[in-house]
Amino acid sequence: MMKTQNLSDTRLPETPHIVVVGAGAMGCIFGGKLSQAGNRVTLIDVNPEQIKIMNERGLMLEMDHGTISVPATAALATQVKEVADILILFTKTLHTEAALNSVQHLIGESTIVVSLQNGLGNAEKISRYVPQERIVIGTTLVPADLKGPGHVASHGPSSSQFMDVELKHPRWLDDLVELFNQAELNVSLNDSIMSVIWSKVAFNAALNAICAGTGATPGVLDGDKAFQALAHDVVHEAVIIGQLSGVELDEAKIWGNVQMAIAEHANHKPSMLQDIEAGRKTEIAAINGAIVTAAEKVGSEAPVNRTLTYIVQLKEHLNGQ
Ligand SMILES: NC(=O)C1=CN([C@@H]2O[C@H](COP(=O)(O)OP(=O)(O)OC[C@H]3O[C@@H](n4cnc5c(N)ncnc54)[C@H](OP(=O)(O)O)[C@@H]3O)[C@@H](O)[C@H]2O)C=CC1
Ligand SMILES: CC(C)(CO)C(=O)C(=O)O
Repeated sequence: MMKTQNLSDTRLPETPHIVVVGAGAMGCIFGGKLSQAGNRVTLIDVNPEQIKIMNERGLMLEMDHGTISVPATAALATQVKEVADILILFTKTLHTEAALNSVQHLIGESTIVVSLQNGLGNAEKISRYVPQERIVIGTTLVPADLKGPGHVASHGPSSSQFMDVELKHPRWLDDLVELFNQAELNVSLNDSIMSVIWSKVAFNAALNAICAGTGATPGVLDGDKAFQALAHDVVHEAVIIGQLSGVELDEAKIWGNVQMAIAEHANHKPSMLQDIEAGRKTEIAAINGAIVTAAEKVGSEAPVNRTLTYIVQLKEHLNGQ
C-alpha cells in the first residue's frame, strides 16, 4: 500500500535522513559528497563484506582537486530502521525493483525518491512503490569508476539535471537542488525532463555500448573514424525514434556531449564497460534495448541499436551471464 500526503507546499526537513540505495560508484560519490557537506547519509547495499569495509575505512573519493576521505554509515536494507526523507536510487536499473522491495519499510508518507540512473523506464518502475508526486527523475554526467569497496575515482566535468515527474515544481524541489548544490553536486532543474532523459539515453547508447562492446575507454576511441561513424549512426537512430515517440531532441547537442566525454572523460570506463569487466549483467536492455522497444511501439525499427544490443548481450553470455 503506497503511503501519501499532499506535499506541494512542504519543505524538506532541516536535517533530512538521506538514504542512498546502491553503494557502488555513483552511490559513493553522491552519498560521500552529501555526507561531507554535513548531511545524515545512510548507504544501503547488498554485499556484507563491502558494507563492513565502508563502515571501517569510510569512503575514499579521488577527485580532480585531490582525494577526500569521508566516514560512512553503510548497512543492509534490513538493518536500517529510520524512514528516509530522501531516497536516492543508485543501483543498476536491472536491480531497481529488488532494491525498492527491500527498502519499502524506509518509504514513509513524505519520502522523496530520486533516480538519476541511466536508461528509460525508471519513473514507471518507481511509481509502483511511491506516488508520482514524490518521484524525481533525471540524469547525471558525473563519471564514476569503482576501484574497490567505497573507493571511487571521478575526473572531469560533471553536472546533473532533474525534475519531479509531474512537472509541478513543488517547493521541496528547490530545497533538494540547494541540498545537492551545497554538496557541490552541480545540479539544475529542467522542465523538459523527458528530452533530457532521452538525450542521455542516446548518448549512453553510443558511448556505453560501444565501449562495452570493444573494451575501450572513450579516450582510446578518440579520432577513430569507425567509432565516429558507428556512434553517429547510434545517436542519429536514437534521436529519430525519440522524436517519433513525441520527445523533442537536439541531435547536435547530444553529439556534442559524446565529443565532450571522449575529450574530458577520456580514461573513465563507462558504467556498462565496468559491468562487463566485473562479469556482471549490463543495463543494455534499458538503453539500446529500450530504443529498439520504443521503435517497435511507433511501428519503426532501430537496427543499429538492435545490433549493438546483441553484441553486448553476447559479451554478457561469454562472461557466463
Ligand atoms: N558509474 C558512472 O560513471 C555512471 C553511472 N550512472 C548510472 O548510475 C546507476 C548506478 O551506477 P553505478 O554506481 O556505476 O553502479 P555500480 O554497479 O557501481 O553500483 C551499484 C551498487 O548497487 C548494488 N546493488 C545491487 N542490487 C542492489 C539492491 N537490491 N539493493 C541495494 N544495492 C544493490 C550493487 O551491488 P553488487 O555489485 O553486489 O550487485 C552495487 O554495489 C546506473 O543506472 C548507471 O547507469 C550514471 C552516470 C554515470
Ligand atoms: C559517465 C557517463 C556519462 C559516461 O561518460 C555515464 O553515463 C556512464 O558511465 O554510465
